[in-house]
Amino acid sequence: MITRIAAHRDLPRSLEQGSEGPETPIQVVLRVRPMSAAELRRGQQSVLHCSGTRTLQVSPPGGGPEVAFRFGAVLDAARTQEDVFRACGVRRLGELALRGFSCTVFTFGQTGSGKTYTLTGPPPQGEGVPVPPSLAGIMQRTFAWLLDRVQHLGAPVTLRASYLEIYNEQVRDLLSLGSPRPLPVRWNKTQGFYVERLRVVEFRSLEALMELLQIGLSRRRSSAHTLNQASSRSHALLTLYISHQTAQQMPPVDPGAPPVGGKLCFVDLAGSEKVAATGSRGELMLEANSINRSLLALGHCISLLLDPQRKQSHIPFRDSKLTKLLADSLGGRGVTLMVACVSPSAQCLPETLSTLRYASRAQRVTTRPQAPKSAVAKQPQRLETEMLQLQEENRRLQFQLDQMDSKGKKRTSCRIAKTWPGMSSASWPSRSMH
Ligand SMILES: Nc1ncnc2c1ncn2[C@@H]1O[C@H](COP(=O)(O)OP(=O)(O)OP(=O)(O)O)[C@@H](O)[C@H]1O
Repeated sequence: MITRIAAHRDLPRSLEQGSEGPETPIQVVLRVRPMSAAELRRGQQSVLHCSGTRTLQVSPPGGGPEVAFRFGAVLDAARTQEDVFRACGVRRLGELALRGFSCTVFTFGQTGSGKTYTLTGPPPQGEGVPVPPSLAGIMQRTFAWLLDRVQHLGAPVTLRASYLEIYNEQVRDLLSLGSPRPLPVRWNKTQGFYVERLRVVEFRSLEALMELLQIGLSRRRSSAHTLNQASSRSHALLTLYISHQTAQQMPPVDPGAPPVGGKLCFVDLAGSEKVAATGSRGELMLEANSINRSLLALGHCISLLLDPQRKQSHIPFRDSKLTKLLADSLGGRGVTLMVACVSPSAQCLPETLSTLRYASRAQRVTTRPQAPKSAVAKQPQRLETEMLQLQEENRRLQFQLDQMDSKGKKRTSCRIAKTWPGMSSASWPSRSMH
């Protein structure tokens, strides 16, 4: 059985307390992928063992001392995509985004550790060969949940999406109408850093959103190297913007800036790589250097955020496009979840330890979540708090029911499959826990 992380469970109530929210740590979930066929062929040993639901034990080959790391949740190689989605508590983030908060889910780990698989599932195995719904990633599952949730909200909501990649330190619009041109990153007081002239597309159905995802995935740069046949060569950010039509929205301060309102951003970071291990040469090596540099800048910001002497204004977010665009998620007013991905193989141990240390540091970083001052945020607080508490209670009961009642999973699959045509209820992932 796995536990859901306490991910922001008490946030709604605590966020009601003031104009600026309480300090909230970045939540970290760790996912260990299964051994790959190549690793098994080479007879590589697994050096990672999950102990309980929150601790990962690392046993170095040759009998060195064991090291343990503790995270919000630790998911071993047997966990399904649905287990991961549930354990991450992404629905909770979705609820906060619906209330105007800015929420981010980002994956982190070395190349080939399963970041893209976790967010969007595996690539299709061939032209016209659909990926089984049971392998859909966190993003597709969140999309299905969000569209269903909005449909039952009873209040008109406008949903929009943007999708960009940072490739060799240039921002490219993955949804641009023509061929993508580099876009500038700007800053203003209300929105912080944002990408100017980024195409933001309104969508009204799950199918339309899935199409935008497919367009972006097909345009994102990827290449093959020794450790991954389909390695992402860029950081990709898909953002969902949620605005309540009844609320009096603040117009964007700068023309060309993204809409104001709730946000849910999914960030698939490119993986750190040792070029000696991946065999990258030429263009691949330039890409790898750019990826490593931006991840280093991110790690530097995380380390400085942990220094209590350091004032927020001194964090060098301006050092890379990635840190600019993640500034609010890491040190600002956002609510953030990091999914750290690792390989169990002994050969990857140095990179795995580096990911584990990076993730351990990240979970000590805190933000101060705050919804923008819109009419939504000014609605009568008591009623809204009560409604959220009831919804949370409802979800908790539903979760318990799912575990107790084996029929529950069939019922739920049917409901979700209806919102995602092309997915039969039989093929929709099981919701049972292991
Ligand atoms: N949990 C998993 N179960 C089964 N296969 C997985 C899992 N995680 C990853 N894989 C497989 O491992 C390979 C590498 O995964 P993926 O491309 O997601 O890695 P990545 O961390 O995004 O790499 P990169 O940083 O190079 O883009 C893929 O073939 C993927 O299908």
